[in-house]
This record gives sequence, structure tokens and C-alpha cells, in this order.
Amino acid sequence: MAARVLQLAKLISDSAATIDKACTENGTSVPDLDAPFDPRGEMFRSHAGVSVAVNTAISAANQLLATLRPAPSSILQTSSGFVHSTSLRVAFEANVSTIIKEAGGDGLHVDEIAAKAKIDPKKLVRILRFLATHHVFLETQPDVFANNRLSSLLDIGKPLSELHSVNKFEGTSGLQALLARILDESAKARSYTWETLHDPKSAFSEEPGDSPFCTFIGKREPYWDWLEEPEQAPQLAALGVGMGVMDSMLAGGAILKGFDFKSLTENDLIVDVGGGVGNAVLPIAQANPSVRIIVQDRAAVIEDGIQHWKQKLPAALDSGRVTFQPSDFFAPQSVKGPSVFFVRHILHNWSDKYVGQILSNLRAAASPHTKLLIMDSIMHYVCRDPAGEEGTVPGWESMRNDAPPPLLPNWGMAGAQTYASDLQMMAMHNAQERTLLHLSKLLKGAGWRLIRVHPDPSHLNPQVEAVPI
Ligand SMILES: C[S@@+](CC[C@H](N)C(=O)[O-])C[C@H]1O[C@@H](n2cnc3c(N)ncnc32)[C@H](O)[C@@H]1O
Repeated sequence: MAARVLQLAKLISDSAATIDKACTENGTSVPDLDAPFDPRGEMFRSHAGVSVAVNTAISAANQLLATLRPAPSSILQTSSGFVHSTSLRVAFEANVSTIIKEAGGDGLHVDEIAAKAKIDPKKLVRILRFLATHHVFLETQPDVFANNRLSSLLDIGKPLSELHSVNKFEGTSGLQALLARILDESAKARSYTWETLHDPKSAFSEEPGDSPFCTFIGKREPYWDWLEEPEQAPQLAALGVGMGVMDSMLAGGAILKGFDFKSLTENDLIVDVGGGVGNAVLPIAQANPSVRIIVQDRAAVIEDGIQHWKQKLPAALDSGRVTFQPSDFFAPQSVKGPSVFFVRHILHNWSDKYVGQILSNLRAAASPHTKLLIMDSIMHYVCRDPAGEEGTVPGWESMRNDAPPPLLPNWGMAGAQTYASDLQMMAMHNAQERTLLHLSKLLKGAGWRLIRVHPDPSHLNPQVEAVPI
């Protein structure tokens, strides 16, 4: 009997039928894996029922793989997961996708790719073959490689001749900038996770200086401080652009589908706390031409932010409606009683001890009418959720949407990105993503009450709303 295997296979074939029917009815199609990435090809995901069908198929396919593959082979494959990131880094840093694209035609011989990349073709070919086996690049003829949907995302979209500049990511979607950081210092930091968790000096620490990243660089210097070293200028610039990837992935102004930013008037003020270059509030400023916005961040980031807005929305800067302000969120907040304190991708960079300080500083500056809006991933248990008191918060029900058995309740591989992000926070900052219950307790401890969750259609960035107690 292989009842479970048949059950998983049926979930996959039923999902495929749902996707096919939706595409046929809407005149769209599932993009070809062998063709370069085109954002318009993602249209099919918005048809009714398709996103659940896609998640079901992804979750079931991975469970089927784990069920059918010999267990020793599965665990060996998992143990060498780093080969994916190291191989991807070689292809990325050597600009292989751009070299292939600029050559035109149906693919390029590895000797020609390697000559342009100035690396040994005998070594490069094995890396490209490993990646092609995992659906990144195509080997169209022996030793000839072409771009496919995944490998084309390694191309920054600028000519090869411009890819040596420090600001090569400026003006891009940010995906490649983020890849650059993940494949470099993040990957290296993560490989020191065990050493850091095992060492009595760092094992139970909540300090950012005790992260696996610090073990890797060999000094207790938190990531944000390291980024400010003059020799890390390209890394700092890339991270600023990389943060914008969340916005390009949340196409269609998804940030505006949660909290009602459009109802704010010229009497309202949003303070984007730790706002970086102001990527998160840019769509808000575009959609609402009245609301005033202050973007606060470390002094080192402010000038990048101003330059970013000079390109994207100069009128907002010129009118003074949007301003940048150097600020430290561990010091008392200088802006009192704004309409909204907006905190995106900040709390997940800090351990509970520091999140308590950030939230308390904001609470001390809040008026009774101030709303606190937090955007971070919300973690789910892998098992079914017994839904404690957080289950009564408006919006939570539609966010916690368990997968049907025999799939993992948290949708397994279909939702795995948030778990990777959680461990990324551990590696770089000794910090974490949180469950709603965890966040609710931290809010309460700092004088805030959780009142609503605005689920995000893409599940990447729900908005959590709180008010002063
Ligand atoms: C992950 S980024 C998020 C940026 C922005 N909120 C967004 O969503 O695009 C974290 C930001 O926190 C800023 N930051 C780190 N420590 C800070 C501090 N003590 N005070 C203010 N900002 C800080 C960093 O400079 C960085 O821009």
C-alpha cells in the first residue's frame, strides 16, 4: 500500500487541474521554466483559487520528495545545502547570467563564459551543471548553458561593463542586492551557528555582538556597526537597495491594502522609525499626497535616503512634506504624539530585551491617539495552532489558515521563506521573527495593546496594529 503517496500525488494533480482551469478561463498561462523571468508571467497567481492550489502543490510535492527519496540520500542532500549557496554565489559574482544574455543566441559555451568571467572553465562547468540540475540555468548542449526563469534573476539588468561599480545595484529592484548580501556575509555567518550556540560565552546571550556573524568576523561588532566601516560602503549601499525588494515583490501597492493610510490628512504625521532609505513609506506618500512623513534612521543612512527620494519622488522632499531625520531608536523619541509610528523590519533585527526598549521609547512619545504599526513576518507553529488569546484578535483568523492533512499545517515548503528569514535574523543579529503571541506579550510589557492584524495577500508582510494601553 502506498496510500499516503497516492494522497499526495492526488493533491498535486488536483492543484494542477485547478491552475489549468483558471488559466484557460482567464487566457493566461503558467510561465515556462525554460524562459527568462518576466513579471507579467506571474499574472496567473491572482486568479481565484490559484494561490491555494500553488501552495498545495508545492507543499505536497516536497512532502512526496521527502517520502520517496531514500532517507540516507535525503539527509545527505540536506547536509550539503550550502553547496547551493556557494555555487549560486560563483555564478552570481562571475556575472554568468549577464554574460550569457549579452551573447544573445540559444546559449553560450562554458569556455566563452569562463573567458569573460576570468575563471577556469573546467571548474565553472561543474558549478553550472550542479545549478542546472536544480533548475537554475539550462545545459542546452554539452557544455553550452542558457538562462532560464531562475538564472535570469541573477542578471542585474545593467551592461557587463558597469558591473564593477560600487553602486551597481542602484536603480534595480533590489533582488540582486539582497542576493549579494545573503550569498556573502550571511552565508558565512550562518556556518558559525553551532559554534555560537554552543559556546557558553554566547549561548544564552541576547546581545547583537554575540551573533554567529560576530563569531565569523572574530569580533563582537554588531552587523549594523560593521556596515558603517568605510570598507563596507558597497555592502551598505547594497543593503539599502536590497530592502526595496520587499516592495517590488509586493507589487500592486500591497502595503496600502492593510492599514487605511489613504484616510490620513495633512494634519497627520507618520514617523517611519528605522525607515532606512524610506522604501516602505514611498508608496504611501505616492498614494496620499497630503500626509506628512518623517523617515528616521542612523545618520550614516540619511544621505542615501535623501538621494533615493530625489530620484523617486522629489516633490515630496521639496515641499517639506517628507523629511529625513537622524535618530537612534534606543534614545528617547524626539517626535511626540504622531498619528502613526511605523516600524517595518526593525523588531526582527533585535532580541526581546532590545525590542522592549524600542517599544517603550515609542510608547513614552505616543499620544492616546497614536497608532503603532509593525511589519514583520509572523511565525506559525509547524503543528496545528491551539489559538490562545491572540486567536481573538481581528484579522488573525484569516491569517492562520492551516493546510489540509496530510500536509504540514504551516504549508511546509510553501511557507518556508519566513523560517529562513527567522534564522537569518539569528545569524546576523542574534534576533528573530516572532509568533503573534510572542509579539503581543512584548507589546503589553511596553504599554501597547494589540488590536488588529491586517493579513497580507502575499503572506510576506502582515501589518500588526497596536494602541497605547
Ligand atoms: C532591515 S532595515 C529596515 C529599513 C526599513 N524600515 C524598511 O523596511 O525598508 C533596518 C534599519 O534599522 C536601522 N537601524 C539600526 N539600528 C538603528 C538605531 N539604533 N536607530 C535607528 N535606526 C537603526 C538600520 O540602519 C536599517 O536602515
